[in-house]
Amino acid sequence: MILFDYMQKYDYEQLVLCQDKNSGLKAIIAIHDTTLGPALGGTRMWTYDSEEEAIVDALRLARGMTYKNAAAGLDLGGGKTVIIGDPKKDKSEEMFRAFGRFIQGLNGRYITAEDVGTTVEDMDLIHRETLYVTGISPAFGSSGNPSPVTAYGVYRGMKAAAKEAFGDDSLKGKIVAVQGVGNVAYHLCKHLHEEGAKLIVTDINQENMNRAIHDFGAEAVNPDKIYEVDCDIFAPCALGAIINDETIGLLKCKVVAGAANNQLKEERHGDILDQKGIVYAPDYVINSGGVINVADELLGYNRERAMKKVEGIYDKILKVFEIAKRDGIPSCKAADRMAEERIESVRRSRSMFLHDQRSLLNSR
Ligand SMILES: NC(=O)c1ccc[n+]([C@@H]2O[C@H](COP(=O)([O-])OP(=O)(O)OC[C@H]3O[C@@H](n4cnc5c(N)ncnc54)[C@H](O)[C@@H]3O)[C@@H](O)[C@H]2O)c1
Ligand SMILES: CC(C)C[C@H](N)C(=O)O
Repeated sequence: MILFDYMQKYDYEQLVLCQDKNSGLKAIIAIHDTTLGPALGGTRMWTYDSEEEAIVDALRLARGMTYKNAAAGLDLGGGKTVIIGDPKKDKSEEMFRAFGRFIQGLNGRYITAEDVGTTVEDMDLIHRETLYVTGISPAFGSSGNPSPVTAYGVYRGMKAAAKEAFGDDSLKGKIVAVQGVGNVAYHLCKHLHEEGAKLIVTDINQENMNRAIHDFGAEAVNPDKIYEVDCDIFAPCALGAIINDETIGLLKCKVVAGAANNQLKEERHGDILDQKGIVYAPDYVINSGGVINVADELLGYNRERAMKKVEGIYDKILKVFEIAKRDGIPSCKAADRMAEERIESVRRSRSMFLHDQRSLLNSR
């Protein structure tokens, strides 16, 4: 892989490799775009097959955060970290503290939070070394685990997508097929169950699946069968790239709306969903509740204010559909347009001269 070519292609600002022999830390911080503000994005801990795979993941996820934060209306750019390692075996206090010091060294250009494989406890360790971390414990007056809030945002966005597909946003009696019932989807299922939706779930983790069956009377299917079940709404809440050439022809749903990042394997799969008449709620818009919540910490966390913004995901999703209709494009492209237009307009408005510390006027 030719790194600078790839970075130029998608206009990345910075890629940082962090190594600490003492703790075994191997982290990659990718900063995509800071036009709107400091890059905020979570830290993923995962056992990658190769260093290249880890770097590509960090870069891809960082760019996704630029779009997510822009679409969410936050004054934040996009970045992400991946730590190479097994979250079940390789974590230690010294590893997260070393990582915290690397973040501090970036002097606020990057702010972290939770992602797959990291927890509130890990963020608290990072916090011992840097202020540039969010999603830390409520004991510090912070927002804690973002997953329940992400779930609420997905629920709101799913209702908006239902309105678009069925003319009514009620989920009562709707059959929702949920792929992966982990941290986010458990709470999503709770909202859906309370509204009277019928749940079909799958997970490779039997314990998580049993919890959904027991708590919400969900029906269970094998992981490879979830795409083809008869349902109104398919909610991908596990992995990325699950809308692909193999799965897209199997879908019987009218709506795809779920928490997973990077659901479309390639952009063209968004076009195909559109051609098939399936309403797609773009992943980074519908799952932005977590980042909206942690970002509120930067203002001095206020749960009520954060939840109000998360509720607004309903209108954001409707706005995406409106742009899609206005411009005759699929919803995934409409979401990109909405995010890109915001970044560009802020870039333009910031071109006005402001006297800062490095201004020539300082020598007067
Ligand atoms: N946690 C958040 O606040 C947040 C915010 C935005 C986006 N997301 C995204 O949402 C998704 C879920 O996040 P989470 O925090 O709930 O993660 P999680 O690890 O708690 O849950 C994922 C679940 O999916 C299951 N799973 C994995 N592979 C599967 C497969 N092949 N088939 C069926 N199930 C499978 C896992 O066993 C697990 O139960 C991820 O893609 C994440 O990036 C999460
Ligand atoms: C900042 C985090 C809460 C972000 C979350 N992991 C996401 O992908 O949106």
